[in-house]
Amino acid sequence: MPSAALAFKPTPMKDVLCIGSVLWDVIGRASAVMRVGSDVPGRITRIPGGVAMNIAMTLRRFGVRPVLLTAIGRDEEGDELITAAARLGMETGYVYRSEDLPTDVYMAIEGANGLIAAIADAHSLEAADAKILTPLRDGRLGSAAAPYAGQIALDGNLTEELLRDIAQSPLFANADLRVAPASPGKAKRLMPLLDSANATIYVNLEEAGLLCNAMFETAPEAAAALLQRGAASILVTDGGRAAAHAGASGVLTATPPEVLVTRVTGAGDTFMAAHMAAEARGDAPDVALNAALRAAAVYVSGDVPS
Ligand SMILES: Nc1ncnc2c1ncn2[C@@H]1O[C@H](COP(=O)(O)OP(=O)(O)O)[C@@H](O)[C@H]1O
Ligand SMILES: O=c1[nH]cc([C@@H]2O[C@H](COP(=O)(O)O)[C@@H](O)[C@H]2O)c(=O)[nH]1
Repeated sequence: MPSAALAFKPTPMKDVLCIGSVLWDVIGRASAVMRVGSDVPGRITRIPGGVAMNIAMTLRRFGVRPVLLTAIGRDEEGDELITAAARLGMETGYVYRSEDLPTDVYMAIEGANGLIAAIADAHSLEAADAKILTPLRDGRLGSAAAPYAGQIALDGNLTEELLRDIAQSPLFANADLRVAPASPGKAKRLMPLLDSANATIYVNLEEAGLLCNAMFETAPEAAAALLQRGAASILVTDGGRAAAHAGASGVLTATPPEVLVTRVTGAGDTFMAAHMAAEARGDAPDVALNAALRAAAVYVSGDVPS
């Protein structure tokens, strides 16, 4: 088992780099049951989204200043998104602003019967490729000689090739990488990071199964399987059922507190951000796992404003 994960010094929870998708979420919601071809009255909203942005917004609740590394167009939508991110307390000065790429968009339709369909258009992020990482190379946030040494939240919207480069790059060698998949459809993109000694991976039970090409009944079973496949530190959540953290000291399991659930969107991000904050302040693995479960339980029960 890689032992480098043990060598990490907890990073001060000041700045956390958030690398990945920052875009506009356009969400259509209707109270009717919907199916293919439905055309119903409802509400359409546009809010900042993308996995890296969602994690960044959640990290703000834990007293962190997120530093965004992403691609945003030099279009009107992009200017508005930068303004919104700055207003939310994020550092936007390192964002790659592209002259020719449009700002990315995610669009989802939700009916009374749940999510009907969604399309993630993250083509500009994919096209910008390694350009979004320039500040880690040119000395502003780090360089090959002095790589960035703090916590980095990385999302699986980047291309698998770029994620593979990140796994091998000296620019990330000293980072405390915290990785989350972008969607079940993109879960496999995380494969190149699975056995990185300095990566902690956060997945739910379904995503764990996709990474292993297997069906798991429980989070501890999934975490043990991912550990077998070389993961240095892996957290598997399973809604209201037991979550697990597999790492250097084996597989830890803990059960979320029982709460009345009023919302589930964002539960995984809250779990991840709370766990990052707990480990950054030096909590032991069992303490950090329970702190993350408590924070996520409070969130799903609706006691924390979104
Ligand atoms: N029904 C629930 N009761 C208590 N906690 C929950 C419930 N659903 C989710 N949570 C909390 O949120 C965490 C992440 O939820 P999960 O559904 O596994 O993630 P994701 O949102 O990524 O699918 C869980 O480990 C738990 O701490
Ligand atoms: O391929 C992707 N799908 C979804 C997202 C983001 O994930 C959130 C929706 O995910 P969920 O259905 O888990 O709530 C949205 O903010 C959306 O922008 C993304 O970045 N990339």
